[in-house]
Amino acid sequence: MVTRQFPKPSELLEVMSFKKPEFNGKKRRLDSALTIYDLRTIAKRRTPKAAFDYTDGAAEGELSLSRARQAFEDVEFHPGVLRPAPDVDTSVEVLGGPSALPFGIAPTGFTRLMQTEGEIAGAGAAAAAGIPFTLSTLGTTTIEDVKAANPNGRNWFQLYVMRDREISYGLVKRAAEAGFDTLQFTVDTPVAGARLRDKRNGFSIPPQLTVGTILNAIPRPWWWYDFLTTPKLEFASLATTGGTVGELLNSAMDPTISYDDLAIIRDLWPGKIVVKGVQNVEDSKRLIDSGVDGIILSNHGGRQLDRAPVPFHLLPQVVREVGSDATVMVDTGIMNGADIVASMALGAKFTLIGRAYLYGLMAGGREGVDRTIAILRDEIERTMKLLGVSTIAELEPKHVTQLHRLVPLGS
Ligand SMILES: Cc1cc2nc3c(=O)[nH]c(=O)nc-3n(C[C@H](O)[C@H](O)[C@H](O)COP(=O)(O)O)c2cc1C
Repeated sequence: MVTRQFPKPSELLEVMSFKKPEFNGKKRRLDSALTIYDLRTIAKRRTPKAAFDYTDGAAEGELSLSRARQAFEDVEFHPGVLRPAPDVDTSVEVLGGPSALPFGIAPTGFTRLMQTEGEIAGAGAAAAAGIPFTLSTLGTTTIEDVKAANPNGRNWFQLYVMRDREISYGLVKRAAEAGFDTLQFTVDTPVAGARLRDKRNGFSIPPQLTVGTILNAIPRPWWWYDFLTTPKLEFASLATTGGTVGELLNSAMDPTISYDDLAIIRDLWPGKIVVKGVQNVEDSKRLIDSGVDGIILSNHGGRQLDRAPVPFHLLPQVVREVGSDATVMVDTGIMNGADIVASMALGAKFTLIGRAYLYGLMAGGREGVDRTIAILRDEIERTMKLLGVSTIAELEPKHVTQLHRLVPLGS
């Protein structure tokens, strides 16, 4: 039998300690996000459908992206016990310089569309966190303005080699002059992937007003206020001809780029050069043998070839074949710091985040990107402590099993 008593006022008072209310709406909103998926939910609520879908979407049936995310969820970690790791050091050296965390910000095109602060928010947040920021050829902020937002930190430039080679070479020179230390040469975009959401939404650059967009704008006045009261949304380094991003990519990109272009860029670029969008062992070996400083295993966040290999699945085999000294990096599908820990354990030297950064940006501009980085940092530190490792270098393949759902027939 439970014996009951009359509640004592002193005990009642103890449980009635109310939290101080947070009057800053943005801070309240961002603090409520505990995961990158929470930031995505906020982003979706605050951003017009066409802009959100441009960011969130991938190519065709979006299978490359969902498989890449699934592959990270299918990780099994193997912790060691009674190995105290009260403090963890998350810093790494990559491509000749430091990063306070084992990830950097991936290049994304048309970033001020997501939220007006765009690349400035990304570069500023990267500077504050001590991680590299990558500016896209299709960026909406100039090379020089990114440098001003991250004057002492590491800036990387992503290059598309375009039909008009001189435009690409001009950008390479400007990025070098501005002190960017690494060039990412993207090679997975001979033509644009079929981004069906953009087609269905009638999304074009520059954005056009239709009855649909106006109706969709009603619950999202802040985005439209920003859009209408800040400098015109346009590519900082490319002339805009109109059309969807896919149409624009197809008119600007050259489907014939080859190793010859890599050699020319290598000669023009004084810093480190990495090839982004590598998707098999053979290419990885050839590129590392040809003397590039690193490769990024990536399928462009699933935005190019659908049903492409999952970059995280390729990682162990590629590292085995090219050697553990080569700088092999990975992106696509990272939504949790534990995904980054798993990648580092399987031999990646670094990782990149695309949408995770953009969801933060859409959820709250610069502070939203800070929140993205804080969430990932927390997850990385906690996962390392739970695994019983104190430094990134201590992470090893033995800490991770990749469970496979989709296994090739006959294996
Ligand atoms: C909205 C958006 C725009 C992108 N633009 C570019 C780009 O201009 N150049 C490029 O090399 N990759 C681009 N990417 C690919 C990213 O650099 C990165 O490979 C990808 O986002 C990683 O996957 P994740 O979004 O799952 O992290 C873009 C990705 C997104 C989501």
